[in-house]
Amino acid sequence: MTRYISTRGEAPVLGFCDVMLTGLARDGGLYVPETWPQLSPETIAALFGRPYWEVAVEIIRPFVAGEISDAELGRMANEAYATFRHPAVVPLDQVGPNQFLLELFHGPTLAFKDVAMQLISRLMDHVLAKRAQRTTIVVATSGDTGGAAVEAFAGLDNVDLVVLFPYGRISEVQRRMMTTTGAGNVHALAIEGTFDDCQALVKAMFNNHRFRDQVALSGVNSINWARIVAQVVYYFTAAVALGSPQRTVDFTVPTGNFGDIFAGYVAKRMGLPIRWLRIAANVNDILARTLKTGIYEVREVHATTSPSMDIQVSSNFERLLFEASGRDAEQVRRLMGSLKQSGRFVLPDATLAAVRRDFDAGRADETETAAAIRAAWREAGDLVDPHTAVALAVADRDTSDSGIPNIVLSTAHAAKFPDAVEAACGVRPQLPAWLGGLMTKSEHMTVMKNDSAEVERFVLSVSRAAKQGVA
Ligand SMILES: Cc1ncc(COP(=O)(O)O)c(C=O)c1O
Ligand SMILES: N[C@@H](CCOP(=O)(O)O)C(=O)O
Repeated sequence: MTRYISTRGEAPVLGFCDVMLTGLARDGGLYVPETWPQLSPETIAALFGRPYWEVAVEIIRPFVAGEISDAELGRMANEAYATFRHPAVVPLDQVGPNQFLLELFHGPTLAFKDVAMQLISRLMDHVLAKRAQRTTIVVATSGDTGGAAVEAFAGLDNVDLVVLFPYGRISEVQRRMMTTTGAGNVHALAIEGTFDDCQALVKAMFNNHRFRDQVALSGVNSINWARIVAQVVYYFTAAVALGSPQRTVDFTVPTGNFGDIFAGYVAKRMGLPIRWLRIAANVNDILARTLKTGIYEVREVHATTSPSMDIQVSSNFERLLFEASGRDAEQVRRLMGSLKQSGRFVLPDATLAAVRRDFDAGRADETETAAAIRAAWREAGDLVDPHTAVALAVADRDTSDSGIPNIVLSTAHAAKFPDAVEAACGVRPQLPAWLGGLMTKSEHMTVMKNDSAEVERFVLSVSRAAKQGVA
């Protein structure tokens, strides 16, 4: 069985299923596998041309070994990726001599979050049914995670889902994906605050051990290891399609909570030849500043046309700090303590140097983002969403060895952000016909203050796990 340890070194060591149901470790840290599985070049080469769900089994197998059989994993992966509207699941498009767009938005909510969420809802349902357990999932979203979670978990018997989103700071399509489901086990909370406030509320619930046990709390943000592992798969399919393991590639990733790009780092640790993992940020550029200066410093969040990246506290950066420090949990605890106390920390030189060996970073402001949307439309007839546009703007500045293909992750469909796309290029992207009813369905949500006690009371009131005293 693969064992998982916390980045803060003070939580129980767990297996995959417990890690998935636990979400955040009990010491406030994030789980990572005790060792990184390695794939040989032959194994990587043999992924070429195989259906996406089969590749998912190959990549995820070592992380769930001893707990979920190949047959069970295969059935769930097959079902999960059958919900995608493209036969390749995540097609790769060439958009320049050496530039490729990896389209991750063909799932049910038109965002890359579906890739992981469709699989982990099945994995969780499977494990909960086997254990005769219920859980209460609380998720913080800056727009896309919430919709994907609602779509994936709506109607599941053993799960109650509470979604916290920043009131007035997401697009209408994103909001409606969370508020129109009608499922009795889904509850949308519009919090008067930012995404960082929502994420802090979720973490506070996890760190309140009495409460977390009472509601059998779980989370499906990328603090949950299961989210990361499911996202590792498309780094392999994309790179192998371009000739890996014989060929080295770069990835440019629109980044907020650092989950997606950390999945790329995991792929690299497993043996995929990646040169740069390039962080692309909007004006909320805490990570780009950190790579430049070595100082991680929280500033005020600015609302942008790429709202899903309007984030300052980038949760998964903690997983990278753990790795880059040589798995020094004491150092991670110190840095996270400093962040909590003063809103900043300074990376030790060796840790910063290790981060810089794998990662590069850039930012695009609103003007540059709009220009990238316009350029994609004029030059290639592609409508790209603002998050993808941030990454294209950053990627286009790259002047390094052009012999290495650069794969830009296209993380959302343009129609999720029609106002921003239309303002930039004059064309209004349309939702696919199968989502046609979304804009006229009635909405259900509760607006709530950024108040931990009030949110906990709400979660308790809807948690069937708490009512049944399962925990
Ligand atoms: C469309 C889109 N792009 C990029 C991101 C950033 O991804 P991550 O938070 O994994 O860094 C998000 C939010 O997660 C998103 O919804
Ligand atoms: N951008 C995200 C923020 C939460 O990220 P997650 O990957 O940790 O769930 C969103 O769209 O909600």
